Order: sequence, then C-alpha cells, then structure tokens
Amino acid sequence: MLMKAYAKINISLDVVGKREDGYHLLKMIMQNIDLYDVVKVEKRKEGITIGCDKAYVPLDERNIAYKAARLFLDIYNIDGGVEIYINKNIPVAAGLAGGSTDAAAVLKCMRDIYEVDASDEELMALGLKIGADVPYCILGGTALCEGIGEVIAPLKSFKDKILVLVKPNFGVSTKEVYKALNIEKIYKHPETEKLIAYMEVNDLVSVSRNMKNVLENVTIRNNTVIKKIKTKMINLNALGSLMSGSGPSVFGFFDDMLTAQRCYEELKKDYNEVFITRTI
Ligand SMILES: C[C@](O)(CO)[C@H](O)COP(=O)(O)OP(=O)(O)OC[C@H]1O[C@@H](n2ccc(N)nc2=O)[C@H](O)[C@@H]1O
Ligand SMILES: Nc1ncnc2c1ncn2[C@@H]1O[C@H](COP(=O)(O)OP(=O)(O)OP(=O)(O)O)[C@@H](O)[C@H]1O
Repeated sequence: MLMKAYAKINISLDVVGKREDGYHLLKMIMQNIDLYDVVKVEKRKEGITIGCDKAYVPLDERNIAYKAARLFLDIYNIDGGVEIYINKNIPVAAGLAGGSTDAAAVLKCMRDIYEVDASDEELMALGLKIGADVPYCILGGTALCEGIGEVIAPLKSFKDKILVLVKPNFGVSTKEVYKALNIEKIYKHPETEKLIAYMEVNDLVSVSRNMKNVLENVTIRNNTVIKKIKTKMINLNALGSLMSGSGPSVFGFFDDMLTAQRCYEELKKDYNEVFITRTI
C-alpha cells in the first residue's frame, strides 16, 4: 500500500505553559502543504524492515516509522510484520514534521492492511505515544492544536495558498529549542483567534502580516541565517514570512505564482533546499 505523507507548516505557534514532565503546552495553527514523502507499507510474515532513498535517514529502530510499526503490532497483538519503504522528499530535522508524518502514514496503512477496526481518534492516541506531532499528522489539513499538540480542532480549509519554503543547510533539535525557551521572557504572543478569523475569510494578506512563532527567536539566536532568509523573502515581495515549528525551515506566502517564482529563483542561488508549493 502506498500513501502520501504530507509536511506541515505552523502558521502560528504559541507556548502557553509547561507540564510537570517538561513538555510545553501549546496553541498552534497547523497546515499541511503539498510537499510529501511517499510511504510504502507491505505485509510480511514477521519483523519490521525499513528502506529509504536518502542515506542520512536511520533505517533501524531509531526511525520513527519503525517505532510506529512496532507499537501497532504490539497494541493490536498482531502476529505478523511489515516492510516499509520511504521516498524522502521532506527535509529532515526541519520543523516540517517529516518523521511524524511518516509515522502517521505507517499507522494508517497498517490499519488498512491488517484490517484493524480502529477509529482516527484511537490511532491519534497511539500516535501520541510516538511523538507530539503525530496525532495532527494523522488528521492533517488545517487545524488548531493545543495541549502538547494532541488536542486538535479542525479549522476551515486554508488551501491553495502559494508559498516558498527554504530549509537552510543545517538541522535543529526540537528538544534543544524547547529547552532554551524561557516562557517568562516571551516578548510577544501570537493573536491566534484573530489569525483564525482572517483564515476563515481567506484573508491571506492579514494572515501573513500577523503570523507568529514564539520559538523563532530561540532558533534565530544561534542561526542568524533564518533572519536573513526572512528579510530576503520580504524584499522579494512575500506577504509575510515565518519559521516553521522549531525550525530552521522558513516559509513565505505569495499573492501570485510569478512573484513566488522570482523569489524561488533568487533563494535557489544561495540554498540547496528551496521549494515552491501550496497549502492543501
Ligand atoms: C515544534 C513542533 O513541531 C510544533 O508542531 C512540535 O511541538 C514538536 O513535536 P515533535 O517533534 O513530535 O515532538 P516530540 O518528538 O514529542 O518531542 C521532542 C522534544 O520536544 C519537546 N517538546 C515537544 C512537544 C511539546 N509540546 N513540548 C516539548 O517540550 C520535548 O522536550 C521532547 O523531548
Ligand atoms: N522517518 C523519518 N524521517 C526523517 N527523520 C527521521 C525519521 N525517523 C527518525 N528520524 C530522525 O528524527 C530526527 C528529526 O527529524 P524530523 O524530520 O522528524 O524533524 P522535524 O521535521 O523537525 O520534526 P518536528 O517538526 O515534528 O519537530 C532526525 O534526527 C532524523 O534522523
């Protein structure tokens, strides 16, 4: 079975508290984009094997898709295995939920191929054991995510918005970014309700001007290139530009394809991983 596993961007990301176990309480607007890995899952008599077309992705139990398969087999008491192959197009350690979306696709494929009668909610609860972004990746689309990411309310679709996405030539550790955040020192929080209202009336200009991610300043502190990309995008007529998740990927929204194309061409001169895509 083949499945597209879509990347996400954060149109906003707010941290509103901290749990006793150190996990942060969030309020964020998540949005799928038309950039995806292709995940192939096939039934096997026993064992879990992972293959991938990119050498830098781990192929053993460190792969989050492996963890998803292991958990699924254990929880549903399945006497069998799977062979997984990932065509990796989503940049890694990028703030785009690349691993989480693969894990979500594996859970959904295994539900089908092993004919397990599990609801999306049940799969989301299972996904949460693997990572905080996995429940959203199971549902996808446009959504407000709270809790540590697992309390999900679907929002009106915000599809077909053009964006340019740049992944600078380094990755960041989500764990380290959250560790370096001082909640008391968050200077400006996103106005999430206002953003949702703009999204509901498809007002891309106002959404772009008000996007905010409180992790941005943390990641920028050690990686000034993020600021540089944001400025360049704005100078190339992006309506607004923001870092996604814990970074370091940066995206900018555009009114039209021609302007986006121009920005894409310029950024391509300096960065290897540049994409022109749409929200879906
Ligand atoms: C930055 C985001 O991508 C925004 O969607 C997510 O919050 C991160 O989700 P994720 O990568 O699936 O996170 P996990 O794999 O569960 O956790 C990685 C690390 O990030 C930190 N973490 C994650 C989620 C959260 N709500 N609070 C946290 O403090 C924890 O230290 C954890 O050890
Ligand atoms: N299937 C997978 N795809 C990509 N990376 C994976 C996968 N499984 C494990 N990893 C490892 O997970 C780490 C984080 O990669 P990932 O691409 O998921 O980060 P991310 O996009 O920043 O995630 P998030 O936005 O959820 O924080 C990397 O160090 C990578 O080696």
